[in-house]
Amino acid sequence: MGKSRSVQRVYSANASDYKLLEEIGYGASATVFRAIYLPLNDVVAVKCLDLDRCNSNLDDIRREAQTMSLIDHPNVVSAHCSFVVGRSLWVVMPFMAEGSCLHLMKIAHPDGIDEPAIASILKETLKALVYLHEQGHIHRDVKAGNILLDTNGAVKLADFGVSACLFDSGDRQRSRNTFVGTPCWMAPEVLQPGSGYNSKADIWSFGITALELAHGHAPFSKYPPMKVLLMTIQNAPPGLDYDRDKKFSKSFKEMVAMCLVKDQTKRPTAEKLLKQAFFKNAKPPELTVKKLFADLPPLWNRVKAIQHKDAAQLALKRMPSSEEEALSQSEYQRGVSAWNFDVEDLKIQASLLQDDEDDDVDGNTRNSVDEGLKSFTNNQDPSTSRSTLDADASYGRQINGNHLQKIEEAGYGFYVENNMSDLGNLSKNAQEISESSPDQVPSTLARESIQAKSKSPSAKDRRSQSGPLTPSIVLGHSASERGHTSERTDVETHTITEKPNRRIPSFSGPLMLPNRASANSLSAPIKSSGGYRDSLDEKAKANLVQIKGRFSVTSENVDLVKDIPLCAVPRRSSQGSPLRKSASVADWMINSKQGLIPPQTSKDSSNGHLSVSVITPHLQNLFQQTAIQQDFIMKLMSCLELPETSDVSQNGRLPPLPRSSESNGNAEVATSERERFLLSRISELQFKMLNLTDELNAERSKFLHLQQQLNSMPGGDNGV
Ligand SMILES: Nc1ncnc2c1ncn2[C@@H]1O[C@H](COP(=O)(O)OP(=O)(O)OP(=O)(O)O)[C@@H](O)[C@H]1O
Repeated sequence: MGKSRSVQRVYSANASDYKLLEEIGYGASATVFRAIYLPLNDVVAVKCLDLDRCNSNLDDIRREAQTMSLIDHPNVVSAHCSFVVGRSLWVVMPFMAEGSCLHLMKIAHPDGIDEPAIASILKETLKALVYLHEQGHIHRDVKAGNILLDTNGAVKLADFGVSACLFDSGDRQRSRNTFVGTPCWMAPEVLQPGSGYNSKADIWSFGITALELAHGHAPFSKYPPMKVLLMTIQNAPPGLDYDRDKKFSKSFKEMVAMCLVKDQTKRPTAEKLLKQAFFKNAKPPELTVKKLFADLPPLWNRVKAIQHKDAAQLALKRMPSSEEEALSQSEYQRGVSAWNFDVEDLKIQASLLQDDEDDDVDGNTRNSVDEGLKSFTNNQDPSTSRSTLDADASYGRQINGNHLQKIEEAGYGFYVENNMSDLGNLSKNAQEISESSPDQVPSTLARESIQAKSKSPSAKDRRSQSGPLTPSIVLGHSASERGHTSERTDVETHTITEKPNRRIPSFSGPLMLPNRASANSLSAPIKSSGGYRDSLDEKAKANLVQIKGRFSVTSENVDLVKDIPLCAVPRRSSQGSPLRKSASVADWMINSKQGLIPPQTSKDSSNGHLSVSVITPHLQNLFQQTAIQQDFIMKLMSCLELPETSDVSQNGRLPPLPRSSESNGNAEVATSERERFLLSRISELQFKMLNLTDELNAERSKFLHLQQQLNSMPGGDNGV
């Protein structure tokens, strides 16, 4: 394979015939150099593939190289020749002086290139695909990085055959769960193990490449490979947006939409696609493409500049996760296409990913990604339980991220404030619950606990505060207090502002503190820890001395009691409780019986005199008591509804109940006799009560009379 089939030129397989010059590109397994073929003084490109980094044996490589040498199309970069040098394979190719479309965009068109140039480039590329598919080949790596441009405006599809030959054929790839190709451009059927793919996979990649040229980057390019994989499988296909991509024609949008259909059978063939209006109207590339690289430095200098930029970006990101991301991005920028995916690994990793980026460039929202991830991981086998576990166990962590809205919408968005240590423990418990029950959604308690943790007032934890009710709403925190919250707070506030009619959260549950509608509503939340803080009247809380059910007593109440003359205070509880109780007759009766009298009364009585001013209220109360008793007796009487006659002939004995053996007639007689006896007893009692009432009235009269005498006595207030 030392000689190419080139019509006019023959290239040797001798490495010493080639002088390698500048590096003009690099990929996953190869570095490409501008070179001089010394015998002909011809500028060529030499791609040096590291066989140790390749996934195939030398026989496969040779076979594919032979196939590649048969490729002959103006839009396909063919190989002049290829040969092995040590542990490398050198592939000699025509030099494409303007490099790849990817490099061009990175250097001069970061936001994409204009539609006429796109149309020209894509049309030439599509011609290459038509040819390759006709030949029975699948390119498998269509992307901007593999579309090369020459100074005259020529467009060629590169990287066919060489990289493909270095990997197993499709069936063998799938059997090993290993894929070839950059995930951003890979068709869903290629990414899904078990589903076959064909040349239509190139059509999908072609559609992605169209978006890449239009925007300057491929859809999902900012995501790590594993996430791209899942997004490609689960999300709606990306496309040109009719609003956002106003500058592009309808025919362009339609062409992209035709390519990016998930069902490969519904995608057009390359040949059919080429007949679309978008390509019919495309101009020759020399008219549209050349201006793209006018005034740009030589290719090797551009490549060097890109390399420096990539290195600087990597250096800037020092955190491990950032490094991974930067590496991923860098790999993308370099146009690396040889990803080796372990699908099971990817599923697990993807399930751990947090979606903290904004909506992607294709209008696929984060939520849809979440849904995709969720359904994907939930449908999986052995890794499923672990993924689910992580998802559940990270429920609390989700609060820190953008799953907040989900939590809020799930009705768990509430805001309580409580003792930090308590909440910390509860949160820990919640985590334990979550981890101990990987297959279950965390219990309400766990969720609530986690939610509660988010209310921890520490600066660190405030990041995780969330929910439709912020302190400003529930607890009336000041704006300055809200300022303690970090970045999440702004989002929350914004959310709240946006959704003023958000569903009212449930306040049930063990950690639900009531909003402070009433100072009397403090029963449940009071904790010995005293962690209760809010913006309510602090004085009222400071005065809080006792909680009785729904009632609270504060020292202010006590003060009020003190203000009342002690003579008006009935008594204090034996426990010294300041609970107020209305004056009762019973109190006075007890006091009277026990001889308990107010202190000053006792003091006065020690002199052997009873002041009129002291005894008068006492007597008045006795009068009231008597009146109440009278009322009571009268009510009893009215309830009795006494019969006209009463039979007391039984001398107080209750007539015997009839025996069961007696006839019914006798039993009825006996029952009526018993009733009559009872009625007579009632009458008796009634009579006695009347007598007692009379006696009471007589007593009352005596008291009144005595009172009058006391009042009429000269110097009556000196005592009786
Ligand atoms: N004939 C060529 N003329 C000019 N530049 C070239 C040529 N061939 C390749 N390049 C440049 O080198 C880069 C890497 O080449 P290539 O894509 O073939 O390597 P690779 O290892 O197969 O990478 P990947 O597999 O990621 O595509 C290309 O993106 C392109 O910029």
